[in-house]
Amino acid sequence: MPSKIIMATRNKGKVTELRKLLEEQRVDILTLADFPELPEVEEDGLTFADNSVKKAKTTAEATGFIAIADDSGLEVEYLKGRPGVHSARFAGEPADDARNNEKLLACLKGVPPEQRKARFVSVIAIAVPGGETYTTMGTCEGVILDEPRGNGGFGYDPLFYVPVFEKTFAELSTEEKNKISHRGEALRKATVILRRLLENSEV
Ligand SMILES: O=c1[nH]c(=O)c2ncn([C@@H]3O[C@H](COP(=O)(O)OP(=O)(O)OP(=O)(O)O)[C@@H](O)[C@H]3O)c2[nH]1
Ligand SMILES: [Mg+2]
Repeated sequence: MPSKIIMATRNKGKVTELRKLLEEQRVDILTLADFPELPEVEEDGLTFADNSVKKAKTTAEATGFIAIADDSGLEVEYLKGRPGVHSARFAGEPADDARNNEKLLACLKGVPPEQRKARFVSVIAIAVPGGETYTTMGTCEGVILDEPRGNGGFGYDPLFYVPVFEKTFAELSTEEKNKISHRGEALRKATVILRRLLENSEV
């Protein structure tokens, strides 16, 4: 049984969620924080899948480990799917959650609740060094509030309200968020593939 895989991300919020989801797999998990010398991958794809595959493949080839990447974002109906693949840098460079949330609220100022529907999307890519790349997807439906609620999570979590739970993502624990989130859904599907790869790999 191989011992190590790498998460191709620099986002600490994602690392916390992904580690929790992979807790039961008997595998050591490295992240890009363990490889500070690796350059940033430019996320210039038009889709979540393009970017996710690029991050996973680049990291697998650079490190020699099976790599898992997540590319994700928020699609707001009223904004015709924006910020979408540009969610991390919605308010410009450098990426900043607080400024992104302020911009989102400004874009939706005065828009009534029934027109504030949104969904999170996550595409997970698993890349085998010198081999195949696999992708899975997850989504989660919600509504954008007109002010933040809760202190957990990251990104737009305090504004993303899930009606069935009557809570924002930022009011849920990591376990609760993982049960219903876009990333949880995508990674549960990816885990089936990962287990098979790990059983057949020497890495
Ligand atoms: O409130 C949120 N709860 C979530 O669960 C969530 N998932 C994604 N996002 C947003 O979408 C961007 C992804 O962009 P992204 O996939 O390029 O990730 P990133 O640049 O942060 O890290 P990396 O994995 O690329 O290193 C993030 O920065 C966030 O703004 C989320 N916001
Ligand atoms: Mg990114």
